[in-house]
Order: sequence, then C-alpha cells, then structure tokens
Amino acid sequence: MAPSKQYDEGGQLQLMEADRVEEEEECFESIDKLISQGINSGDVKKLQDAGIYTCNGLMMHTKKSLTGIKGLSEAKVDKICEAAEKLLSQGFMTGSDLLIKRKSVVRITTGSQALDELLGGGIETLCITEAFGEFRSGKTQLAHTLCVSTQLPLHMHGGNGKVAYIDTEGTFRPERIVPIAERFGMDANAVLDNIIYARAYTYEHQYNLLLGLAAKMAEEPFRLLIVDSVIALFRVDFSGRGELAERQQKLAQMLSRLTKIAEEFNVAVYITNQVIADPGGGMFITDPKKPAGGHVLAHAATIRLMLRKSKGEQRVCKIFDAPNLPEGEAVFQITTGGLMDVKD
Ligand SMILES: Nc1ncnc2c1ncn2[C@@H]1O[C@H](COP(=O)(O)OP(=O)(O)OP(=O)(O)O)[C@@H](O)[C@H]1O
Repeated sequence: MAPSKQYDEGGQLQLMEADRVEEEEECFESIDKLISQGINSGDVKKLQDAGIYTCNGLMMHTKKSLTGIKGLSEAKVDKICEAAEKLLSQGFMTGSDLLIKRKSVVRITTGSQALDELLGGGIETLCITEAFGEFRSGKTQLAHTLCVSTQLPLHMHGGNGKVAYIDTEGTFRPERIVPIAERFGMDANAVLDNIIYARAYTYEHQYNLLLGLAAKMAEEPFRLLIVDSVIALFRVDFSGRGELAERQQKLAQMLSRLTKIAEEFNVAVYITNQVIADPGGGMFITDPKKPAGGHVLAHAATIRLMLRKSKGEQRVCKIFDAPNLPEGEAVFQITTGGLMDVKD
C-alpha cells in the first residue's frame, strides 16, 4: 500500500516532534567516521557488509570475529580498532559519568499508569525487558501497545522513535494497531509506517534479521525492538536433551546480540517468553510454572515480568527480577485501545 500523502510530507514522528528535536542526541558514532581516521572506504564497506554500522558496534566484536570478515587481515583489524578507540572513549568511567549516561535512558509508557509506576516509569531503553506468562496473559497485547506508545513524544511518556518487530509465532496484527493509535490521538497510517515488521521462521532467520537491523537503526531513530517470542523457534529447531547444550549456546548468542543492540542504539528491547511446567517446583507450589530458557535467559534479561490472568480482561504483572525495582504487582486491563488501568 502506498504511504499516505500526509505521511509523505512529514511522518508521525516529525509531525509530533518538530519542536522537540533538541532533546534527541545521537548515541553512537557512525562507522563512516573511521575514514577520517585513515581507514579506507573499502574496508569500512566490508564492515558494513558484515552488519557493523557504528564504531560502538565495532567495539562489541572480538578481534577474532573481525578477522573472520572476508578481506580483513589481522593488521587491518588492529588499525581499525585503534581508529575506533580514538573516536570513542571507552574503558573505565567515573560513577558520575555513568549517571550522566544513564540519563539518556528513555522510559516508554505501557498505556497503564499502574504498570508504568511498577516499572519506574515504563519499559526502559538500554536493556532487555522480558515478559513471560501463560497464553492469553497479555504479552503480545503489551507488545502492540508499545508499538504505538514508543512513537509518542517524550513529554507524553513515549520514545519519539520507530519500532522494529520480529514475530516468530505469526501473532502480530496490524489491525490491532489502528484502535491503539486512535486512543493516543495518533494517525494510524503514520504509526503503521513507523513499524518495521519481519516474520521469522527459524532461529537462524531470527538471528540474521537482527544482524540486518543494525543498518536500519544506524540510519533512523529507533527506540524499540520487539521479539515475540524470543524462544519459540529454539524450542522447535532443537529437540531433546541431546541438543539442549547447542540450543542454549545459540540462544546466548542471540540474547547477546539483543543486549548489544539495546546499548548501541539506546533502544528498549522487549521480548516475550513462554512458561514451562516445573516439576521441581514442589507439591506446595500452586502453579508450578517457570519461564523457559533457563539460566541463559535469566542472565540476559535485565527486567523480568511475570504476567498472569485475572478476572475478565484484567491481568496482573509481577516483577519477577529487576536490579533496581522493588518487588510488587500491578493490575491492568486489556482493551481495544491497548493496555489501560482498571477502572473501578
Ligand atoms: N481488541 C481487544 N479488546 C480487548 N481484549 C483483547 C483484544 N484483543 C485481545 N484481547 C485480549 O488479549 C488476550 C490475548 O493476549 P495476548 O495475545 O497478549 O496473549 P499472550 O500472552 O501473548 O499469549 P500467547 O502466549 O498465546 O501468545 C485475549 O485473550 C483477549 O482477552
């Protein structure tokens, strides 16, 4: 479908944020800047072809993996890394500097004030937030709401950015976006145009999509990446105990990629996870279910949320694990306009 004329002329983000651009500051150094440090453009192109679009992203690769790129010798890689180090001041920083860096964290509203308060303001950029829970507990509906709220301006608790959505189960519904956008007073077509969507069919496909995203994120202001669900394809593509070690290793690689994207582009990463029966949970535990993915997922996700059904369209979110949030629960409801507070 051709984009609407209104979108051609500006787009939702530009329309809503024309007067607030000063709040945005680029959080990364483009890989092209290496040219000013004496690296030839052919070698920069090789890095881009390998999915590396920023100097920050480059520093997240080991030299071993960089020499694996066709045409880059060890000597070249050393020179490239030296040049990137000059552009970035990485290494130790003071606590105060880190506090300033943390100020760039954006918190994106979930649509429910109660849930936002539980989360300290909303879904955070620079880290991975995981939601797990049984089917119909609201994981995908939260993803849909975030697709819209991320595009709100910062003063409306949005992220003023675009959204990338990787769907492994085929549950994304663009038609759900329309009433959610209307609820926030946004133009639904523009909102849909600011979401890039890909359906993944294998875990390898899922990983390759992440590699391709770096190019897009280096060019346009993204603020949210959704992977719904992060684990489903791993559970299909690897079977049995015999393949468990390999599955966990590949899952760790994928999650490491997600963490790096979050930090490289100041993006919020929202992933959904499934629950599995926990026979070790003991007979006194009323609902012996635990998140899938084991320790690998537990370590990668910074904020882990457990969703469960309550009466009617009401759902409960519990902080399962988070470094700086107190334990607690929030009740919200799923409506046509997305997640909202429960009205008494
Ligand atoms: N338009 C709507 N209005 C109100 N509630 C809705 C609407 N669309 C979906 N829901 C509610 O959302 C629920 C589905 O939630 P969701 O798809 O987020 O579940 P999930 O946790 O992702 O589950 P799964 O693991 O099956 O993907 C439905 O059961 C329904 O109650």
